[in-house]
Order: sequence, then C-alpha cells, then structure tokens
Amino acid sequence: MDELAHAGLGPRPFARWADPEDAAVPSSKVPVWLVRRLGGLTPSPAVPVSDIPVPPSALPSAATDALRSAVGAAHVGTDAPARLAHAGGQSYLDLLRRRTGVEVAMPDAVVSPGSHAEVAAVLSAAGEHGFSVVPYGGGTSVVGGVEPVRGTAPDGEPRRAVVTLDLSRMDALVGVDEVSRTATFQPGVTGPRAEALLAPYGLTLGHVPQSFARATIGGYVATRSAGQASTGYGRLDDLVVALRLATPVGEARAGTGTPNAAGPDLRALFVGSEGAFGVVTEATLRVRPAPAEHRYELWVFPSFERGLAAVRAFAQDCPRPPDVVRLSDEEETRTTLATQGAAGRALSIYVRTRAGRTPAVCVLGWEGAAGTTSDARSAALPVLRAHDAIRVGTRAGQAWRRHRFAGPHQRDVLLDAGALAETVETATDWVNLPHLYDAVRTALITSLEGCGTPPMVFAHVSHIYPTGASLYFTALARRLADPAAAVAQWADAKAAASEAIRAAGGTITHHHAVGRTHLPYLEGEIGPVGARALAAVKAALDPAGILNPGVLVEPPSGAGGDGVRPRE
Ligand SMILES: Cc1cc2nc3c(=O)[nH]c(=O)nc-3n(C[C@H](O)[C@H](O)[C@H](O)COP(=O)(O)OP(=O)(O)OC[C@H]3O[C@@H](n4cnc5c(N)ncnc54)[C@H](O)[C@@H]3O)c2cc1C
Repeated sequence: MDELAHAGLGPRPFARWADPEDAAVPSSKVPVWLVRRLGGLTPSPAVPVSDIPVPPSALPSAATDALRSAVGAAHVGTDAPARLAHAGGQSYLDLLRRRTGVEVAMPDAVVSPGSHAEVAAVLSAAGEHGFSVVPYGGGTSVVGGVEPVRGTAPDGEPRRAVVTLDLSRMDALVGVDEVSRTATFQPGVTGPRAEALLAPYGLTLGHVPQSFARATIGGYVATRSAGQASTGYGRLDDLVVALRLATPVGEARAGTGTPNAAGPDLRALFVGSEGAFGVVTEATLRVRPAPAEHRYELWVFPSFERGLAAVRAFAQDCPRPPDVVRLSDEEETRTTLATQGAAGRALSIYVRTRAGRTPAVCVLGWEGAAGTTSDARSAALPVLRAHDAIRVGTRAGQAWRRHRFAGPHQRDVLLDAGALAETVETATDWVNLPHLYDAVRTALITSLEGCGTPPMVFAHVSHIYPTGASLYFTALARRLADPAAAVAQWADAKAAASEAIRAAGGTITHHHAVGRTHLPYLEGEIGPVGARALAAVKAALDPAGILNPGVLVEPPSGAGGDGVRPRE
C-alpha cells in the first residue's frame, strides 16, 4: 500500500473537490457523446468565492474569548476565509450552492483544538455560552453531516451561533502495538497520512473509500464508512478496537482490545454516532501487514444478473473471496468503456464478442503477502467459470486501481460543464437486491425525466456480505440553469430515490451515514423504539443538545432548528 501514502491532495478549493492545477489531479473532459446523450450541456463555471456574501459572525465576544482560552487565539478563526472553508460538505447540492453562491451557510467561527483536553474545553465553553458545535474531519460528508446549523436549545430557543470544530490539527499516530496489530490515531489523520504513518512499521489500515485523499480517521469512525476493499479488509466497523471520546458530560471510552462480555458493546454506540454523541479524540484500529502483492483483474459476465449470482457465491461459498469486488450493471459497463477512448472502444467490441450483448464488467482484486495472491485467485476461478465469466485481463484491472480515486475529479469536470452528477447508495439482502435495484433506478429516471432532463442512471455492487450487498447508483443529467430550480431538480430526485428505497426494503444508507439528509427516513428503518433509544443516549451525553443539531436525532423543535435551509 506504500503508494497510498502519496495519494493526498493540496488544500480543498471552495466549490470543488480539488484544484485542477493540483499535480495529483488527472486531466479529463466530458466526452462529446455524453454531452449529446444528456441533451446538450451549457458550461457553467463557479462564481468567484469573493462574490459570496459573508454575514458578520454572530458569536458573542465572551464566547470567542472562552474559545481562545480553550485552544489559543491562533486556533480560533472568525474571519471570512476560515468560515467559508467550512461551509458544508461535498454532496452535489453542497457544491452546487457554493458554485452558484445561493444559500451558502457558514459557521460563526472555526476552532481547531490540539488535544483531547482542548476538545473537552471547547464543549464546556459551548455549554456555558450556548452555541452549537459541528465536529469536522475532512469535510467530505455527502449527507449534510458538517452543515453549520445553529439548532435550538432544549427549551426550544434558537441558538445564536454555531462553531465548527476542525480536527485537522489532531493528526498524530498515538501508538502502534505491533504484537496485537493495532494502531491508535488522533481523529484528524487523513487516509494518506494514516498509511504514511503505518508504512515504517510495514503495516496498513487497508481502508480506502473514494474520499480517501481527504477523509479522516475520526470521520471514518463517526460515519461507519466502507472502503473499496471492504470485502478483504472489512468495513470501518470491523476495524475499531477501542475509542476515546470527549462528550459534553465528560470523557467516554469504549472497547478494550479483546472481545468480552462486559455488557453491550459500547463501541457500537459510538461508531456511526456522527458527532451527535461526542467527539472521537482517539481511535485504536486493527491494522495488518502491508501487502507485497496487488493483483487486479477485469472480468466480464454475460449480464448483471449473472454477475450478481457470482459475487453472491464469492460472499457465501468462496473460502477466500477477492479483497476487492466491484460489479457494474450493463449501463455502467457501457459508460465506463465508452469513456476510455480508443482503448475502451476496442475493449467494448472484445467484451461484446466474448460475453454477449449485455455485458457486465467486474473488477476483482487480491492483495497479500508475496506469493499468496495466486492461490487466492485460484480459489475464485470455479465461481467465475460457473457463471460464464470471461477474463479481460490484468491491464484493465490495474488501470481501474490506478484511477480508483478519479470519481470526485470527474464530478468537478461534469459540474463545470453544466451537468448534474450525484450518487445514491443503499443495501439489502440478496433475495431483495434485484427488486431494490429496479425500484431506485426507476425512481431516479422518472423524477429527472419529469424535469425535462432525461438522465443516465447506472449502478454497481462493491460491498458484498454473506447475507446481502450494497447498491451504488450514479445519476447524470443536464443541470437546470436557474440555481433554485437546479437544487429542486436533485432534491426531488433524491427524495424519490429515498422513498423508493424505503418502499422496496433497502437501507437508507449503506455507508454514507444519516447526517441531516437521511434523518427523515431513519425512524422508518429503526422503528420508534430505536429512535427513542438514540434520543435517550443523546439526552444523556449531550443534554443541552450542543453537538451537531439535526444529525442522527431529531432536534426538539424539528428540522435543524434554525431554518438555515430546508433539508434535501
Ligand atoms: C467523492 C466522495 C467519495 C466518497 N466515497 C466514500 C466511500 O467510498 N465510502 C464511504 O464510506 N464514504 C464515502 N464518502 C463519504 C465520506 O467521505 C465518508 O463519510 C467519510 O467517512 C467522512 O470522513 P470525513 O473525515 O470527511 O468526515 P466529515 O465529513 O468531516 O464528517 C462526517 C460526519 O462525522 C462527524 N465527525 C467528523 N469527525 C468526527 C470526530 N472526530 N468525532 C465525532 N464526529 C466526527 C461530522 O460531524 C459529520 O457528522 C465519499 C464522499 C465523497 C465526497
């Protein structure tokens, strides 16, 4: 994994994932066929950040002084650049609002603690001065998790200010236990930095979400994220050994390192708590020897349906499934091949000739110690043969691996060109997967067609389990020109997809988390007793409701509290 240590990006620009001038950003443009397919696009560059109105900070001076004494004056920002840099996350609507300058919400201050004690001091200042606190790791949330929302106090009074708690200064490796194979990180360590810190020990975390370049350990824990190699390395939930948190009522610890029966496992209370119960200040995670071999191959099935049967067999019956399994539906297969230029066209002809008219490509990756991947691959061959898979080869597989972090850059390019580009994810059990797939696809297509913008909607399966799998949809369409209409265009499509997920028995989120966007659907999934249990935990750990109002638990007086913006 050594190359992952160098996969970082420079500072994040205001309305994009990355600066196109950044050396790590691959150059790409929207192919002419895609522009045509979406009915023509009108390029629409982002407004300059200097045009975004910045209202004065509403943080009272006594609260600012309290923060300064908590973390040092140099680490409290009430200036426009600091506040603009923390104006929400990285969903399509976040980017759209920042690109158009419409309804951009920003915190009243940004505070950067350097230790657990400083986080605790910030929470105590928040309790005393009555402002809310939004924990912020890499800011890659796509569900409104880092939206600066002021919220309301338990008595229903609107809060006057919101402070974003930027954890980027807390980016140290606290320790490595090479014998037990665990590593303890501060929360602000990013994906590439975690790998760089582990490299001298010959260890890896193996957790590679597509947001790897910017997302942090604290964010991973808080959202229960799933990396691209989750089949082999596990989801983040599987890696958490122990946690330390600062909560408004004191320090919390969960997990002891070894399995035990000391009551319910408190890790499960905090993994996925999205900054609503406390701030993760240390996370001890399972690590493994860094693999010496990476073998990635592209295979093709005669159809998505056949591919689904094969990847299910990997999850259920294969003694050593591939570490990476990513099966595209037929539309994603066509689109992927069509965007590869001449090489893709040649591959497309080859794939159709060998696999038939409805090919579904599948990336398979094996990682491990020297000399082990070939045995692991052999274990997968009977499954592939039984489902009529054709091997395309390692070159295409390795090319996928090289470009696996390109998605957010391509989205920048699509947005510049005037497109709508967003994703929707869910999961269900195997028996229900085809039904859920059809329902969500149909909902997205119907909603976007209803706006006069017929979309392309495609999907893949990239997280497989013995009982079920995830579905990850991408929707592309022509973006409506008027900024408010463009927001409604996606908000309506997302609502239709969420409703379809609910009706078809999927989860509202397999790995993007609940945030504010998915909160209206949570109770339907976990039931009223489940929602009450979460609210009771919130009341016990954050009685004044200062942490992340409107995330995970309904605030006392409804949506988000201060009406900064309606939920999408
Ligand atoms: C382009 C793109 C690709 C993505 N790909 C994936 C993917 O492959 N897999 C996946 O699972 N997700 C993915 N995501 C979603 C996102 O990256 C993950 O949710 C990630 O784990 C968030 O990490 P972060 O550090 O950016 O957290 P943030 O966005 O900063 O925060 C996310 C939530 O966690 C809370 N939080 C952050 N730090 C802490 C802390 N220390 N203590 C308590 N709460 C905290 C925040 O308040 C917020 O509610 C993607 C997002 C984008 C934009």
